Amino acid sequence: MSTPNSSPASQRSSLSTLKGLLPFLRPYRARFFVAGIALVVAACATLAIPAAFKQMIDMGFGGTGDHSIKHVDLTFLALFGVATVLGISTAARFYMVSWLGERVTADIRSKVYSHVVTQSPQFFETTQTGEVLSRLTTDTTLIQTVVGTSISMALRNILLFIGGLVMLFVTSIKLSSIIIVMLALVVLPIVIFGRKVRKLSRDSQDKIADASAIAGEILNAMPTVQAFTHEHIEADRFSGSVENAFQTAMRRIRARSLLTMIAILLVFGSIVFVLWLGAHAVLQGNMSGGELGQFILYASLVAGALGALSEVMGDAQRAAGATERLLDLMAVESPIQNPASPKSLPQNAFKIQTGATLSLNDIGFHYPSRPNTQAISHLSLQVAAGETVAIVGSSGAGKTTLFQLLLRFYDPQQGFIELNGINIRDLTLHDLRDAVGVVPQETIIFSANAMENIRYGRANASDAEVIAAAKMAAAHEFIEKLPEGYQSFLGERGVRLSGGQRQRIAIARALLKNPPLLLLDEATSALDAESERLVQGALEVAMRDRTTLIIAHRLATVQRADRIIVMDQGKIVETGTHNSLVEQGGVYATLAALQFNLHPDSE
Ligand SMILES: Nc1ncnc2c1ncn2[C@@H]1O[C@H](COP(=O)(O)OP(=O)(O)OP(=O)(O)O)[C@@H](O)[C@H]1O
Repeated sequence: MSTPNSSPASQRSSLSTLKGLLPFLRPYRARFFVAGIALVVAACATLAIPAAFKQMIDMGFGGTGDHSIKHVDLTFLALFGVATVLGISTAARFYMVSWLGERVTADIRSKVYSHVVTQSPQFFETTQTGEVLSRLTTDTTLIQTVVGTSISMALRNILLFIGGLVMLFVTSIKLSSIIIVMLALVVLPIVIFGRKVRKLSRDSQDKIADASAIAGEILNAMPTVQAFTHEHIEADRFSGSVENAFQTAMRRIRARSLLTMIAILLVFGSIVFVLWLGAHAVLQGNMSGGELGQFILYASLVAGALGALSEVMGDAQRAAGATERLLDLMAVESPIQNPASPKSLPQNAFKIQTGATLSLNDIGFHYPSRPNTQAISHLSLQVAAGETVAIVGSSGAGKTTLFQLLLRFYDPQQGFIELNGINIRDLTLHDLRDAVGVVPQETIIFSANAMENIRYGRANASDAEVIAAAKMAAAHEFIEKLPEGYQSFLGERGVRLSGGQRQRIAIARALLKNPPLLLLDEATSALDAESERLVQGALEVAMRDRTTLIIAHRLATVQRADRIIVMDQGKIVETGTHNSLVEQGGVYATLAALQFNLHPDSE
């Protein structure tokens, strides 16, 4: 649930935050100008209608004979003319202003999204995805209301209010003075009560959002819900939340009914009262019938404008809050930045297909959220081109953290990392990450078909290249057996694939990318002997002719690696081959005894 509104004290400053929208509006100045002209024309036409009515009543109904019929005809014609102008200019204003609202919102959405997707993982640790989504949808919609409706409503009603007021005084100073007092007495309570109703309606929207949040969470976890036979509990929880929304809606509906009654009574009561005064003025000959009619019409225009302005203020305030939050989001700078003058990775270094060299020099790192815990400390490691280094260590030793540093998701506080002799901070993020392939433990499958999922490795790869990569990754066979082969939709988050199949898709992706440095996080969970053999085979193909760091969980991988490094509490504690490390009888020997004995079928 978003908690947008600021305290009354900050509301003044928050209205001025709407200025932050100016850069988004500036490109469309010309359209604003056209909309402004249409708006002024429409307001003038509206203000002309009561005057035309007066003409019609006084000259038409007041006079007699041919002259009066002709006059009535002319007046009606003029009235129709005014209506035509009003119709055209209102439509033009609506079109222009709505276009602006939609356009500006689309621009803001794209800009915010592009900004968010370049943020480092640190940002996503502190900001929830739901919050970003709500800013992209709810907050931008509020801004759309302001740009697409409120600004023009405000301008139109200010014009109508001022014009109507002037015309009221021109018509009758005495009645105008009375009606000003009446308006204040009548409109103020309606406005205040109206605010309350709007707040209630916001509450009821929040309650509905709560209910859908519950539904969203549960629908994503159906297997767990059903396995624990919680269907009824969840259904009841949702019903409770829907019921809550209904009760809140009822409060709003009751308040709204009351408001309608009061508004009608007060507005019509005061109109009747002024009409009564006016009727007396007409009877006494102080005023013509037409003037009275004109007066009443202007009075209702002024009252309507005032009511509309108060609504617009509410919208503007909410949009100001939304703008503030979006601008805050845009102001967040990712701590991981491209260098000012990047160096480029020598392309030919990779053509020989021996992989990249990697050098970690006295790295010290703690996660920004845990300044007192070193995740990596004084770690140095040199990896030769084409070498395969297995990283083993207990859970929490810092293996995954090392990968995050290599990809520059975080920068180490101490030491530096070099890829092919170039400090990775001197490379653009694009060049660095282009040179690195990652096969994570948990494969992310996008809701697309198999072909597109593998193509994620290299967007411009041809179908034939995708299929070749799938073959190398031992994924071709199972993909072919899917109902529509490579065109089969893999389901949201890949729910239609097994763990081993998902991994092979991930390996195919990495092979398609063909990077000189490969980072593999080997998964052990949920693989039967056959899929383990297939995944193992695929990994071996992937490691060929490139430099590989692999977080190893299987004895087979560890044994085949050129070198094993053992990590503990962010440090490298042992280095060597399987046999030498077992002989040493240190950390590795204990780990191996614990971990790898679980795999008697491994070599
Ligand atoms: N985003 C994070 N913010 C703060 N601390 C983190 C973060 N990610 C990991 N850590 C901490 O850093 C330490 C190293 O974690 P890391 O994920 O690198 O371990 P690992 O060796 O890969 O473990 P595993 O084998 O269980 O995946 C752990 O103590 C962990 O709690």
